[in-house]
Amino acid sequence: MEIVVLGAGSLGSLVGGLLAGAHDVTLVGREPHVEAIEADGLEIRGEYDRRVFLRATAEGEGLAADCAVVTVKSFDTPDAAHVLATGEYGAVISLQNGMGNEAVLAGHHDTVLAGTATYGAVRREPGVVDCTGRGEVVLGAPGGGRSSMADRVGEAFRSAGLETTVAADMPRRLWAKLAVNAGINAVTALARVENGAVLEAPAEELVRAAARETARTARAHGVDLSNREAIAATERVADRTAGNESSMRQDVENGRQTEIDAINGYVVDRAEDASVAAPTNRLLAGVIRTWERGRKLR
Ligand SMILES: NC(=O)c1ccc[n+]([C@@H]2O[C@H](COP(=O)([O-])OP(=O)(O)OC[C@H]3O[C@@H](n4cnc5c(N)ncnc54)[C@H](O)[C@@H]3O)[C@@H](O)[C@H]2O)c1
Ligand SMILES: CC(C)(CO)[C@@H](O)C(=O)[O-]
Repeated sequence: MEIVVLGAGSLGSLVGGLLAGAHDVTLVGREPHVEAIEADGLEIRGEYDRRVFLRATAEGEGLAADCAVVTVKSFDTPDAAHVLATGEYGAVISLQNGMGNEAVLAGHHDTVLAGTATYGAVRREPGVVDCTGRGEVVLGAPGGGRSSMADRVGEAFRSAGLETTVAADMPRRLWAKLAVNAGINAVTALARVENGAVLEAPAEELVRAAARETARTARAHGVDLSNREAIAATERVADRTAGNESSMRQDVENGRQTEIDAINGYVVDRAEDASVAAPTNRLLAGVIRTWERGRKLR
């Protein structure tokens, strides 16, 4: 399969590098990363130890492929959608965190798939990505149900050795992942703690409240996610990634824009639409946004 990965940062480089084992992959990213990959290939470290030779470019316009995999941060999705609209793709799939990405992409593309990824990736230096944890990709039709394109893309991912599930209940899975991120990310970013700290008092209570509000909001929008499932998923991920720094903590520590609008901010907006209370998500979003506005972001 021909695959374009738009957003060759941490996750995009890892996923694209692994997909290149079985497919014709082009990474679209920024200099100097793409130049290093063009010159010496992509080095994958950590859980994998391999050097992969694949195309990399900083010019994403006008490309064509069976599938485009979107791995930019959620605040860059509108720009990514415009870039992809200049090319030809059989399907566009988001593997991003946060919510709303598929809706933005669907404004420009007929066939959009939703996805979640629990692989851990950190781009260490130009041409080098570290896999900090093997995980899973789950993908499917954004509105739920079966999709022959999702089956095709899922098979392509699997044939490259990525652990992949094709799911018919993506709305539920996306909201469950949202609860995990709404619970863990802002609290660990604000308190500068590793993910495991949210399993203990006093963070535990905050994190459970954020996950519970997310589940309540999901149900108000017709998605069957219980409070118990949302809290259990959040605690399971915090336990499994106990020693990790969440992406939002890394963003805050590096003075970078966060994905708060697509995570706690999204919960607040959708809760408001449905007249559901989401005070913990509102507080967490408010404090992170205050930090973003008060800093000169990179
Ligand atoms: N890193 C992880 O382990 C991980 C795991 C699961 C999910 N995610 C999610 O995946 C998404 C990406 O995360 P990341 O950590 O890889 O971020 P990142 O910042 O490392 O990578 C995104 C890259 O996309 C590039 N980019 C943005 N717009 C572009 C454009 N128009 N053309 C070319 N390049 C462009 C950026 O310069 C950046 O290098 C986020 O939504 C994140 O939450 C990340
Ligand atoms: C699951 C998660 C919170 C683990 O660190 C990750 O999605 C992140 O850091 O955003």
